[in-house]
Amino acid sequence: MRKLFRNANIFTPADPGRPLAGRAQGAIQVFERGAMRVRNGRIEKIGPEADVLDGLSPADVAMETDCGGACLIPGFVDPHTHMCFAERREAEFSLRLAGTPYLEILKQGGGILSSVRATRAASEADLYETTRRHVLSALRLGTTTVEIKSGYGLDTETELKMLRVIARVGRETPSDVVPTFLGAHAVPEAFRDNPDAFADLVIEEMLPAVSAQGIARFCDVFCEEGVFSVAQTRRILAAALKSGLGIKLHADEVHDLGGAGLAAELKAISADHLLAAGDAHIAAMAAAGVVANLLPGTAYSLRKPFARARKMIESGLPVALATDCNPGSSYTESMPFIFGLAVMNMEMTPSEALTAATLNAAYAVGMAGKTGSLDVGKQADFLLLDGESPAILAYHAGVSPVSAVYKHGERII
Ligand SMILES: N=CN[C@@H](CCC(=O)O)C(=O)O
Repeated sequence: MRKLFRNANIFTPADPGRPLAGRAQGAIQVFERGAMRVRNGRIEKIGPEADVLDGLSPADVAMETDCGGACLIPGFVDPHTHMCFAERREAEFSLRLAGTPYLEILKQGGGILSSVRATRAASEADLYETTRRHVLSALRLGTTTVEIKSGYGLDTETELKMLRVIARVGRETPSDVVPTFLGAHAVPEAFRDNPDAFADLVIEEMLPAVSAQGIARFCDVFCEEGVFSVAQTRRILAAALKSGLGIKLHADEVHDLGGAGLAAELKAISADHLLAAGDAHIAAMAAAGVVANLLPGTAYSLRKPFARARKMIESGLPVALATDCNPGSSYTESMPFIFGLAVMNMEMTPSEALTAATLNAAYAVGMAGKTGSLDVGKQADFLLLDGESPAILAYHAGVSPVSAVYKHGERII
């Protein structure tokens, strides 16, 4: 039996089978007074209401929803988060506000390393509860698919604990959860003088354990000055590829180290952050088809210049948006907030931001076959917004205009 959603203003990117780049990034389909038919949780037909209703007898429809002229968009895909962590770092936020740089705090054993201490000490049950709370909060804000990284363990036991928690949250919440192994998120204190030996441990012990258990889809590395060099990142990601994982990296977040160039060289699925990425590396990523996964919550929280989204879009690079939800450099699970930052601070149009937060984000985590746009055959993951168009997400600032969230055609919020 079918469900029918009618009397909606529908805005969605159309999926051509690859991430949308350049002008196509802002080419949104609009169906004013549109409708959508859903069968077994998947989209059966979408378009102007008259077309969707054509040939449909009332007996074929189990449930009909009049959307009251609301704006209907795909559910958000959040393609970069660290939502699995044990404790917040509010004192560190105050330190940063008072002027201590993010990487300096890490160098002194705080930042990511303080989350590592807390996450190692946390029970699996407590870690599950905290992670689940973040995922449910994101769902209320319209995120129907979320990527979550490990990376606060930095030892095999805790990395596996985090990945088990992430898998359980995927099973036990309505959200689709994409797990990423980030064993190389920082150099643990015990390896401070020998980061190469830690890279060896990631390659020789952690990666085999993670791939044997089949609990991660991607491997990520924090490629940054004072963290992992381009050479170490290349080694780890090459090993990840051999063990069957997809690859992505934290690239050029603070310094233009060459992470974006490496992403192009290795044809990573995405390169994330890119606040400091140089022009040549942007061009190389565009040529290699890497998604630029931009995280404006980090620029906001670190008080850094935003990533050059306009330059990237004009260079033909597909841009995605993510929250980077983590206890340090971007503590938000709100894609509406990220959408607002992208439009107001990164010169993206609302249509470009919509593609970035849905279809291109789905491509950045290998989920575009299932979700990210309202194409026939995809999961009916969608939102109703209290507004006339997706621009409401930037216009009505500081609140969420998401009034309903549907996953597989079921209303969950
Ligand atoms: N920069 C590295 N990793 C995270 C921050 C993690 C943290 O500070 O806890 C990020 O993507 O921003």
